[in-house]
Amino acid sequence: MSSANYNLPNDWELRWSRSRNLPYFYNRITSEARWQAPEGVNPSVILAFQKDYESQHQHQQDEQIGATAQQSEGVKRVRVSHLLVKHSESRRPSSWREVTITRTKEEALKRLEEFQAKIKAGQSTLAELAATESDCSSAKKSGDLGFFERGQMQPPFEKASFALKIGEMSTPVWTESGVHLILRTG
Ligand SMILES: O=C(N[C@H](Cc1nc2ccccc2[nH]1)C(=O)O)c1cc2ccccc2s1
Repeated sequence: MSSANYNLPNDWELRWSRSRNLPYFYNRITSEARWQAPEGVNPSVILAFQKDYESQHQHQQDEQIGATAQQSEGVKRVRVSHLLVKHSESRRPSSWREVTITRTKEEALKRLEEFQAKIKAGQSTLAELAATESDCSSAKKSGDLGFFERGQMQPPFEKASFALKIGEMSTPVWTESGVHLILRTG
């Protein structure tokens, strides 16, 4: 942003300090920077420069405020894929894989931890394993549940999902349906 039209003495110009969000004077020859106006300069130019700068950058400030607000009010919805292993005490101890699921909770966790180890070792992806091993009907979509907001999924599943960063996988999460591995994808 040129400060040419503030008729400053020869080598001085006005610049904007992003760190302090304030205008300052810069001498092109000596590279000196100072907050206060050089001798003979009317301090009112500072206000004129600040007004011009802010009106030219209002859209940037609006965007910045918008972005900050979005972060501060938190994530509204997330997208995850998951791999579910049911057990005999699951809310619905049946799935597309097995008409009647008889494994115990301990056996379900052991099975899920074997999948977790494969994923962490890079031998398989959660999507690949969910497609063949998950006891949720979302297996048909490689475990993808799509986007959901708070209040739509069982609380432990929601809590774990909203705590994940995109690309991050949970540790085993227990719900009434069984035990899950959750990968946040969006
Ligand atoms: O509740 C479902 N499936 C249940 C098992 C189950 N229980 C869950 C609990 C939390 C998150 C996903 C879950 N899946 C079943 O098949 O017995 C859902 C299947 C699908 C498929 C596509 C998108 C959403 C969903 S939610």
